Amino acid sequence: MSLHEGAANLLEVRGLTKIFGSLKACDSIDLGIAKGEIHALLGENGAGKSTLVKMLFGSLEPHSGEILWNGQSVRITNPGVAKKLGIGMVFQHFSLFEALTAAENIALSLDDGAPISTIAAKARALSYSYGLPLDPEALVGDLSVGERQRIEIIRCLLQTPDLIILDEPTSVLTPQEADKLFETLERLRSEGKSILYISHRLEEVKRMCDRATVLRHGKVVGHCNPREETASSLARMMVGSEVRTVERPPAEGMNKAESLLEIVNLNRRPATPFSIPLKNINLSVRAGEVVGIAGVAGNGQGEFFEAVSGEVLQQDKASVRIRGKQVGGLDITGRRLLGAAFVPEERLGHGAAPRMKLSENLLLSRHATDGKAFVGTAGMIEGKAIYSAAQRIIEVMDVRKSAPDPEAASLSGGNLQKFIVGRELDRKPSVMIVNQPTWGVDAGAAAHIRQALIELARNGSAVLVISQDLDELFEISDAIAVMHDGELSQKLPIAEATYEKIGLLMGGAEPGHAATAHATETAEVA
Ligand SMILES: Nc1ncnc2c1ncn2[C@@H]1O[C@H](COP(=O)(O)OP(=O)(O)OP(=O)(O)O)[C@@H](O)[C@H]1O
Repeated sequence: MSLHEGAANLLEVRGLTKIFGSLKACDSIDLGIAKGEIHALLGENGAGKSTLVKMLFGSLEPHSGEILWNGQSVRITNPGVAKKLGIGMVFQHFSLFEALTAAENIALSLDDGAPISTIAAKARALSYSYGLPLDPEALVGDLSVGERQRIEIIRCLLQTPDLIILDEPTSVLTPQEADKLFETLERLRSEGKSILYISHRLEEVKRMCDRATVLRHGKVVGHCNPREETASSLARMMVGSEVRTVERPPAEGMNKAESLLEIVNLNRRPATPFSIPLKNINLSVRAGEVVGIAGVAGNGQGEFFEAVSGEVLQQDKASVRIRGKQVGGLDITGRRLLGAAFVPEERLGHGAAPRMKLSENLLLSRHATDGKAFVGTAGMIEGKAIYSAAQRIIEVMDVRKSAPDPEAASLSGGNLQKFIVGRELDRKPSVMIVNQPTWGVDAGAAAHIRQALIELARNGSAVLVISQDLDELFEISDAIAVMHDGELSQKLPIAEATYEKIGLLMGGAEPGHAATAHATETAEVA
């Protein structure tokens, strides 16, 4: 018997059910969370994890079932009730106002009338004491997703909850930030707090969690002690079958292939006091090649994506070249028309319009480039053609959903990401630039997306992947460059890259130092 099996449950759930249309997103779920445990909630994309925790936080009302808090039956009709009971939540999709500062956002949810300066001071002190430093005066709109998540975590901790629900907290954090978060969670556990932890990163579940409950298609399919499992046995439990491994076939003759994406002396002044200037960036991505960009969040990756995608134009037209054409002055549509495709970091609002159907989202992003495929002879939009293109993407990417053509916002996070990546892959772009391709995506679906990116490259496209997930970059890249403080290192062929070397560059080491570290490491191995 594990330590927590006999302990009193802080929260207990009996037969909890939620139905959307004809879909039972949660189907008679039983779950117990003991005091002072970190309990993992596992399941593939669309398994029902977010739906379950939204019912626990009062953002969704169950159709049936019961929730017990400290042994008492409770009705959690809204988040205010949850907070009063002592349930705090860190959401997967951010719920912060971009035009407000971190402190103002926190003040809004605390709702205790304290002056903003007091709240800012408290937030700063708490963030430093838990090793997740934040600047309360910073405008949220200027922060990276990793930094925004830190605000969400601190906002939750300021409410001193007994149960903290974290929905994929590390998917946007760097390894170092994630380590800090783990220390924070261990400290909270030692203070007697309970944590319900949703993550697709099975290694961290093994490292952190005392127990796990596994959901599949809305039902509980198993409980386990993650420490006694392997990452692949956990993945098998979630998916119900073996998870495929990603294969990166050798890129034949790539060194002689044409450079389809070139960045030449790219500079960008900071648009706001909080954004990072880009300093003389040079990079080329050849046909057939996958290049990864590693880096700690907030080192200019967002500014770089904006400049390369055309969300922000460059005065120096020659600083971005797609298939040999100088495109610095072209907007995103102009660059798409040359065969480029872009997947931004934020999927809701930026990658997809939340309240539009998947087929409408497809039309929105592709009308300029593929308009002819969707417009009939009389100039009318061909609903059927758009619908069937959306269905093709849904099928290829195995997007799980509750209706044939649902609104983007109703998809689970990972399923929406699969749709957005699939929508761009479907155009067979000659240049593909993706920022965080598998953020919040389960192990099986992440392997699917990564394999698709490699295949796109091997079929002759240039693929550039910006990611905070080093394992991902090592799995798919032919070369990795590191972004630090707005500067990009030279790209290292994957055969020469090591975690240590990349880690040092991410921390700001001079390339010479990283090379020395590599030489020392090689010597030690020899
Ligand atoms: N508001 C909604 N309307 C209709 N269907 C919904 C709604 N919210 C969720 N669903 C559906 O319920 C199912 C479960 O979704 P949920 O977000 O709970 O999955 P998840 O396990 O959290 O997935 P992920 O790991 O991708 O976040 C999915 O098929 C989803 O499309």
